[in-house]
Amino acid sequence: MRASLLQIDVNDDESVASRRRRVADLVRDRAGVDLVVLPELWTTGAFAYEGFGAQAEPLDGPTHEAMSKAASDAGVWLHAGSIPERAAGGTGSAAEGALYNTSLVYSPAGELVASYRKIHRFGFDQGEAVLMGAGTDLVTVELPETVVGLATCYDLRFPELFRGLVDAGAQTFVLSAGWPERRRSHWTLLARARAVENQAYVLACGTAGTHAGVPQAGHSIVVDPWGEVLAEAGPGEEVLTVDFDPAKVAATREQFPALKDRLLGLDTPAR
Ligand SMILES: O=C(O)CCC(=O)C(=O)O
Repeated sequence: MRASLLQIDVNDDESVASRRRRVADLVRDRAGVDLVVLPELWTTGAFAYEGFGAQAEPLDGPTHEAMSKAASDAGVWLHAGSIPERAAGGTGSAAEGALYNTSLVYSPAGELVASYRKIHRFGFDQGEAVLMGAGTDLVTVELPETVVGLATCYDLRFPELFRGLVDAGAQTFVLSAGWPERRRSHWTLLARARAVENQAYVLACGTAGTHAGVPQAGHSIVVDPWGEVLAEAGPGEEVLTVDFDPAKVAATREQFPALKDRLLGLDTPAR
């Protein structure tokens, strides 16, 4: 399977509309790969809190339009990163107008097949943590070759979320992020830890550049189920393309069956 992680430079000088057009073209350029992954809140910037309300959009808003078309033009599965979602009334438990940090996944036909509202909001009672609502549902998506579990940025610090995704069948974690440079060592360490402890692939796509005064880590990373780094980006905007073998998840779980030795919190055995 071939995946491309688009590590987008998100800075304050480019308008959201211009970035949206630019990113759609970058997705279209990836025709031929199986899966394209974008970062967290690449329209506004993950730390541009003032923009969340102004740029928030419904699930059928302008980013959906652009990403649905880009996915079908390229004929790829597209994890379109996340948007500041303004909930329509009656969507699950959401109050009308509530904001969420919501990831979108498209099929090669451009159909929105899954959305995931970030569960762990970042900010310690400030920023995202007060502006956005918390998601409640784990989300997996069945691709032809692997079952993908979705997570967003700060979620990476919460191993129980990933274990829950494994119990739901996940073999590959796709995480979009806007991770700050200041804590880059945590990013790499935690991505490898989530891969090793769950014997799963981790595809983690962050942003480059500086927005709202916060330099971004870049260094998007792909880790295999044994914890080996298959590919890692540098600090700037970059397309990180990697080939990986989804069958290695089952093989690793078979050869080193640590997941079968779980004693706590086990509902269903991992695949
Ligand atoms: O956990 C971290 O260090 C970064 C998290 C973050 O920036 C986010 O979730 O937006």
